Amino acid sequence: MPHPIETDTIKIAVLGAAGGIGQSLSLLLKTQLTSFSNNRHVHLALYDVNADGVRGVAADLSHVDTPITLTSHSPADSADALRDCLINAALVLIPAGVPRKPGMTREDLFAINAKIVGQLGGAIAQHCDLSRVFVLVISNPVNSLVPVMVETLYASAPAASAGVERRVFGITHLDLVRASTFLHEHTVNRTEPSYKMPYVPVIGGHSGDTIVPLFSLASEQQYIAQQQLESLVHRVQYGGDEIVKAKNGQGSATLSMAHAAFQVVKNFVLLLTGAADTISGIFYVSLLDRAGQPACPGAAKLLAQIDGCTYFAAPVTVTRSQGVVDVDYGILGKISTYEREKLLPLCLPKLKTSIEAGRTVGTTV
Ligand SMILES: NC(=O)C1=CN([C@@H]2O[C@H](COP(=O)(O)OP(=O)(O)OC[C@H]3O[C@@H](n4cnc5c(N)ncnc54)[C@H](O)[C@@H]3O)[C@@H](O)[C@H]2O)C=CC1
Ligand SMILES: O=C([O-])CC(=O)C(=O)O
Repeated sequence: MPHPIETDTIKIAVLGAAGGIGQSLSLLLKTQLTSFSNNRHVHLALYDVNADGVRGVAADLSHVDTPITLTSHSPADSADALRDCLINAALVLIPAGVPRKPGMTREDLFAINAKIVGQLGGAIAQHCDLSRVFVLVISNPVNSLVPVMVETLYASAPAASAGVERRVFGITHLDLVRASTFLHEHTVNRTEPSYKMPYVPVIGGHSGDTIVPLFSLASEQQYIAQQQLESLVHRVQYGGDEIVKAKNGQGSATLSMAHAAFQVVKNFVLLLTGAADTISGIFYVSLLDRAGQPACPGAAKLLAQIDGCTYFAAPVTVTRSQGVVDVDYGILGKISTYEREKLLPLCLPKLKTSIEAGRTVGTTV
């Protein structure tokens, strides 16, 4: 049964809610989101192809004492499950898909996860208001699946998808969380009560060399020898592998990812409730619109500095009505010579290949 959604309800759809990320993220949303919802009612619509899994998660979370309501949706329970989950959603979170096993790269997940994300994109085009919804893609490889999502929305809703690229976000925030954590671990005075966790921007993409941590722009500056800096950068770029190895076949990051996604979602909720007029953050977004023109004011200047990579994780400003309204192209003017001359040249060609793979699949959906 679809939940009766009040007009002032903020409905959040979680696609892949029975998975490792989906469960932990849904728990955070159910327990924590009331503090960010500005007295608006929040409804969580949980969807998964694992029917027992998602029914169980929804039943379990329904005993948690917060006013946030939940529904469970699975194709085994209803032919209209995806429609019922997506209809009237303001925010769609996508951790659906297969995670890595040891020895695999994120790119090895492309064939299977592109099918899943393409299918979900087709349903979003059909059931969501594309001028209103925000779509947050967590599934890997993010570098290719965001282009798959954008192209699928264009292809599935030719009349309604103008500007939709400004409402689709690849979630790379875990890279910033890792960079902050690893820099903190490296800091001598980190046990001082007044010590603040550093903010470290991370740009580019979300896989190996495409991840470009900018320790030169960290909020808490300290001397780091070049060799230590390079090992910090490497640890952020390959942090995902640490977890895949530790889990030894039982999947990849779920708890830290749920934490990272929650940080992002709570900002979007502030935007949706009107508590914030704009939000900013680093997201992997399209820099071109459907006609191949710069998608927002700073996009042309950013494209000129990144060898024409048409998707890039960069600091963006987002409004509720228009999605991405600006991208901070100036960030590349502030980075260190090492970041500009060593890290970016390794990122850009790999990112371009992944974008092209995603765009090609997305246009054939
Ligand atoms: N963006 C990022 O920083 C990160 C991304 N990930 C990615 O997130 C994805 C999910 O990871 P986990 O939650 O650990 O995997 P998981 O296997 O625990 O959960 C995935 C869930 O998706 C469901 N699913 C599969 N096909 C579906 C479909 N067509 N519709 C709806 N649900 C479907 C599965 O039944 C399962 O419950 C993976 O691709 C992983 O690589 C993981 C960590 C970080
Ligand atoms: O490494 C993986 O496959 C999962 C992921 O994206 C991450 O932990 O950053």
